[in-house]
Amino acid sequence: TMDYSTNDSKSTSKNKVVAVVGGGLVGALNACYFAKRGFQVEVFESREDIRQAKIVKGRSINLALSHRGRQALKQVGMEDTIVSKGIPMHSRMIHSLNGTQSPIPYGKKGQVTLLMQRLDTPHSAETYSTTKLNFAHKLLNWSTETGAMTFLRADGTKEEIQADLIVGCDGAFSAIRKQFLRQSRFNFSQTYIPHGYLELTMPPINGEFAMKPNYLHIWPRNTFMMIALPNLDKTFTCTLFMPFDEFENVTTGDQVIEFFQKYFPDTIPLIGADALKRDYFRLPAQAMVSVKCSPYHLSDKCVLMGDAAHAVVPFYGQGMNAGFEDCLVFNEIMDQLNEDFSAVLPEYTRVRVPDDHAIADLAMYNYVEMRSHVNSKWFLFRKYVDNTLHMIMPRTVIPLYTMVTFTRTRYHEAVKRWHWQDKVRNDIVHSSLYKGL
Ligand SMILES: Cc1cc2nc3c(=O)[nH]c(=O)nc-3n(C[C@H](O)[C@H](O)[C@H](O)COP(=O)(O)OP(=O)(O)OC[C@H]3O[C@@H](n4cnc5c(N)ncnc54)[C@H](O)[C@@H]3O)c2cc1C
Ligand SMILES: NC(=O)C1=CN([C@@H]2O[C@H](COP(=O)(O)OP(=O)(O)OC[C@H]3O[C@@H](n4cnc5c(N)ncnc54)[C@H](OP(=O)(O)O)[C@@H]3O)[C@@H](O)[C@H]2O)C=CC1
Ligand SMILES: Nc1ccccc1C(=O)C[C@H](N)C(=O)O
Repeated sequence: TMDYSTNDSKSTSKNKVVAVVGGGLVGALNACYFAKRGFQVEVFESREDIRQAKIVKGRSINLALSHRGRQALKQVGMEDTIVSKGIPMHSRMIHSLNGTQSPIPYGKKGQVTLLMQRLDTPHSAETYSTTKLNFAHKLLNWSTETGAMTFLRADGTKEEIQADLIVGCDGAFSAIRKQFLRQSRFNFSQTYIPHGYLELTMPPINGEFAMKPNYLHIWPRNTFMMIALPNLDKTFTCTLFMPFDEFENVTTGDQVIEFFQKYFPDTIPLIGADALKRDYFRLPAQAMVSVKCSPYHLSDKCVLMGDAAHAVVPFYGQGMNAGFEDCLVFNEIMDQLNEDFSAVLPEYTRVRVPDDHAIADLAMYNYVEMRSHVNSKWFLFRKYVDNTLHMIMPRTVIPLYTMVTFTRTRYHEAVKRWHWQDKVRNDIVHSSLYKGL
């Protein structure tokens, strides 16, 4: 047994050990935050070090990074390296059935979301000498009484480890979270939506992007949609989101072509009919889950962050951003409460739960906006009115998308304001219509 914990309440961060379980996006960033504060950090990641791995598994390589994520990276000096490699996206590009394309800007000039590649993140934490990365360490179980964690190593042996604080960043199916389920008054819900997703690649044409690169391309077909996001290698990753029932109706190469002919005809020459027939069946459609829980902490011993605390459906492009903001909010509370875990952890739950639950709901809503509302003239008109009001009264009226993507307005406050603004705007529109009659 390796006992890293100090069991000494007076000890400072200098000799306290924080175990970060999960070396994904959020775990790696968290390791940097704790190391920067002077803690000894041990990261445990179930996968092997991808620098040594022969086959690198993983999906959805491109992720939309927006203001919240950038602010969190900035605090530990990681923003610039990532931003310099990102592709800015300033608008949606709507592809209608007849092939016309119409852009819808996300915000004002200069307000962009950056597309970054899913990083081989854990290594960013290695710049701190106080951080140790333990790859091929899969958490099997841990004890809420003693705090002892049991890890399975690649050679099949087990290792038991203790630390002063356990930070669960082990993703949507968190093993750390399993122990929370047995606690009294722990709330938990998990919902699979009836839609799945499938990824396809659109190659470059003569070494150039096949479509305009600085857009998030959408083919909104009301009950389902396809989107395309640009990659650094000039390919696009196209993602088809659709009910599983519909996926089951397409079982042969010819049916794939027929389906694309009917709904996304402009993409067939760009993806290539042969590639389409082949790649469509490469992987089965993947499920999407939304997980909400509360509280995020267990006494002064353990805290959940990132997807482990709140897996959201991907439609707002905020999952990683919310997880990064978790690290930033935790850090702000550590400043306020002098790193006293017994005060910091409950405060983190109090502050963060309403916001993460709000973005989970907004992410569900944005699917309907992307696949259906963007086809509606009434929606486009309302958006136009909101943008105009925002120009006239920039502080009073702020479009929802702007609050979520380009500010750090707390997610739950953004929702509240959105409902209020909706009402005010509808009142204005209706009374002007009335006056006009
Ligand atoms: C299709 C899709 C598109 C998305 N697009 C976006 C986007 O554009 N923008 C955005 O902000 N978000 C996006 N997201 C969400 C984003 O991927 C997640 O929110 C983000 O990966 C969460 O990071 P995390 O570190 O919490 O979890 P993960 O990235 O899942 O990392 C968890 C880590 O823990 C490790 N682990 C798991 N179990 C154990 C164990 N028992 N022991 C030890 N280690 C373990 C895993 O190997 C993994 O490395 C998207 C998600 C999907 C599915
Ligand atoms: N919100 C969502 O709908 C989704 C979110 N994501 C997020 O993106 C992250 C990265 O994606 P990716 O690299 O593709 O991760 P994976 O889907 O490959 O999952 C990572 C690990 O989670 C475990 N796992 C996967 N599916 C399940 C399941 N249904 N039930 C229990 N455990 C499961 C597996 O552990 P084991 O080795 O023990 O089997 C797997 O190794 C995910 O971890 C998640 O946080 C990913 C997909 C959907
Ligand atoms: N990254 C994503 C992955 C999957 C689905 C959507 C996104 C988005 O970013 C959507 C964007 N926020 C939009 O509203 O147009």
